[in-house]
Amino acid sequence: MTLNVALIGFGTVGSAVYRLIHTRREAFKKLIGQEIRITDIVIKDKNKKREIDSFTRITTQIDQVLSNPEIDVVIEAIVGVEPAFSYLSKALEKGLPVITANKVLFAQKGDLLKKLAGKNATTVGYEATVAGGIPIMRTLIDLLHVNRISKVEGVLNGTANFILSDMRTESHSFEEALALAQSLGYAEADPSNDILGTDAFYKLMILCQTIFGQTPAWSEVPVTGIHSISAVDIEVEALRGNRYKLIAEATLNDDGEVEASVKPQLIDNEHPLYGVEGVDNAVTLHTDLLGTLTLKGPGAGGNATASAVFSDLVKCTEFLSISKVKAPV
Ligand SMILES: NC(=O)C1=CN([C@@H]2O[C@H](COP(=O)(O)OP(=O)(O)OC[C@H]3O[C@@H](n4cnc5c(N)ncnc54)[C@H](OP(=O)(O)O)[C@@H]3O)[C@@H](O)[C@H]2O)C=CC1
Ligand SMILES: N[C@@H](CC=O)C(=O)O
Repeated sequence: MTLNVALIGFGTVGSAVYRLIHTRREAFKKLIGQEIRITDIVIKDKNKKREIDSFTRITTQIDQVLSNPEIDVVIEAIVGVEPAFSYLSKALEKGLPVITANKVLFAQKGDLLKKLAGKNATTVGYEATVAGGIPIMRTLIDLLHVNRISKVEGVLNGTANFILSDMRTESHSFEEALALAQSLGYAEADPSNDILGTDAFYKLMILCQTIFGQTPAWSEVPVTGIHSISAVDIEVEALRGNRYKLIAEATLNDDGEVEASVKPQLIDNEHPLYGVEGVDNAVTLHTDLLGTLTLKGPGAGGNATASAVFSDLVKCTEFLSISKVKAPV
């Protein structure tokens, strides 16, 4: 039996997912008991050169792909709300499980996608939308069975953290550090969201929705990026033992409302996020039973994100086998 996957997007994330599936094919077969095949890849520019097997169709036509009855799962890694939302809605309406790495989409339309999935007896995976390779979503789902979480805080943007670390440790300029983050596949094609704090904001909103079942009014959340921190600020503070970190945090207040912010903070070595360096992200959860729990790891880049996408794919195969067993004969 083969699990047929349609992949939307073949940039940093899409191509890393493709490579991961190829290079670990045998291991995956043992793990999930099925061959995995990427049958179709949907892209924007048909003229770009790509290294893809001859049996994989490359197309700009989503409808052609979704009309193939052999497709089992759709993985999406493109940028922005549209056309991603329309593509995934169509897939869900056909009862196909979908997996997305697209946080801009998921922060804005995640609830709608989840409802659509429920209505069509299927599922949506979004592990890769927050904190890259850190398995934060599945950890949260497990924790929330029994714990109450009152606060979440973290470093949620790999590019911003990489730039701040690189400027401090390598004495690179902001522009040099950003160019490096782009060449390593950490920054978005348009890096404004990374630098202005918007990317961390979207991830924080996904966390709030998952943890608290609500988000604050978006327009009331103060969001400040790292653009106003100079090389001199970083150097002077480093000599004092302090580091700048772009910290996103959200707290459930006594009135049951969520208060959130994204802003650079100057922290010393007593702070739990002080040691989060380079492309790493970290998420600290304040819980009633466990106390404080921090997860830390690579927050951006092809391999880290492909790892998160793949964990959703494995979950998806579990879902598919259960739903097949349960399906009426
Ligand atoms: N890079 C990272 O570390 C991480 C990224 N993400 C998210 O994953 C998603 C993909 O990121 P990334 O791979 O870095 O982005 P890239 O810019 O590297 O790649 C984007 C891909 O999307 C394709 N694309 C764009 N528009 C369309 C369209 N209308 N129809 C079909 N395909 C389209 C592009 O096609 P073409 O090749 O033809 O130009 C390209 O293959 C984004 O939402 C990003 O926020 C999430 C976690 C980490
Ligand atoms: N550009 C993002 C990629 C992952 O979400 C980041 O740097 O964190």
